[in-house]
Amino acid sequence: MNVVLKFVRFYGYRGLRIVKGSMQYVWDDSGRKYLDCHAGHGAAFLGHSNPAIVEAVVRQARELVAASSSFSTPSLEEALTEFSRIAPPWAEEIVFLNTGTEAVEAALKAAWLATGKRGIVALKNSFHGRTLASLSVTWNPRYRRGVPVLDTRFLSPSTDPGEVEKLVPEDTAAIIVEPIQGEGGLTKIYAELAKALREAADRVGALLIFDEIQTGFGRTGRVWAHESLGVEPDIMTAGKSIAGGLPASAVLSREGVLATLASGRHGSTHAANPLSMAAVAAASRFLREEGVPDKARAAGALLEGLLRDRIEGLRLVRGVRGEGLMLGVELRLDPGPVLRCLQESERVLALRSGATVVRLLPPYSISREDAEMVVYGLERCICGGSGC
Ligand SMILES: Cc1ncc(COP(=O)(O)O)c(C=O)c1O
Repeated sequence: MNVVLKFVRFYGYRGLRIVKGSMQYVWDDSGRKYLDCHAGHGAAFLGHSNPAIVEAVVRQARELVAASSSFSTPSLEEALTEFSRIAPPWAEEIVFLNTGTEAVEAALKAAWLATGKRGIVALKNSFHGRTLASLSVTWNPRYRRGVPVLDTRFLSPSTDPGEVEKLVPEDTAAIIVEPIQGEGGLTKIYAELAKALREAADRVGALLIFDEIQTGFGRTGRVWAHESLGVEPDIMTAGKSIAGGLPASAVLSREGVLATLASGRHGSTHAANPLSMAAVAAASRFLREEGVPDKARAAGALLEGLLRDRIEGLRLVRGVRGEGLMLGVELRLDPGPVLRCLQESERVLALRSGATVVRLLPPYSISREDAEMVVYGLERCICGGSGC
């Protein structure tokens, strides 16, 4: 007799069975259509079942699905060519992995090996993943409880840049930050703090890591969000949408950093597998040829403008934050009921960030009507019975 296995959900169940997706929309099993500003935690930024990605993946699936990166494959070569065209100018090395947390693990390991030091510095409210090293630099005590994480020094995102020098110890191997804190309330790191962290890293010989897993790949209106900071890191992580929704992540570094992971110092069975690499190649080409960052910037400006006009002034709203199509509405109440109302009454899927923020991570392709649907829906859901 078969056992009945109970699926353990990592995330709270949203009570919806999604059966189909097309660009910014998904459909449930009774045919109801939703505007998807959750987008699989942001993985579908290029749209659900984007035809350019689907075609590349189907073609690849017919040719070759599994091969270790001990071997060359055309899809790995193509992924390298296409990703090089959108990579930041300071990057010289790359590894591919499967998930965001794996990319952060590899980035930290490379920093330890390249510097010979142990210490790590991160920011309060950070989120970098939930495996051991990445959890160690994730701030939320609720995620860390009961797990023997590594020692991390957490600095406030509002630290005075003049204080940073004192707060970064000599034994620091890595300083890791998100350009905009995706899970921690959409707080943007300010340029002076980024510069001070860069200087502190240089002073003690640590490596600066920008985690662009959520901010990267066009979402903020630039290919990489850190372009707006005027500061270059030594290592960058990318993930979520870089394979158009399939699992793939990447770490990029200056010369000699990721090289420490070669020849058995790191590994992952599915890393750089042909199917994901075909998807990375197609997604990177699509991003560049379709001008996705520019489109995200324009759509983001429209959505943000509407949020500022209609939502920001509401009594129950503290403010609107974010950049491009990574936007948040900070409420004076728990976002849970608002998210439920959006899903059930307005057919808009969104997600939370931190304790009080409704986060919107829509695909780049959202239209003016979509933006209006989000904003009018939010207005009704926030005001609800209580009035605004
Ligand atoms: C900035 C950042 N880093 C790391 C991660 C972890 O990525 P994954 O869930 O793919 O492991 C996330 C996921 O939300 C993220 O936003």
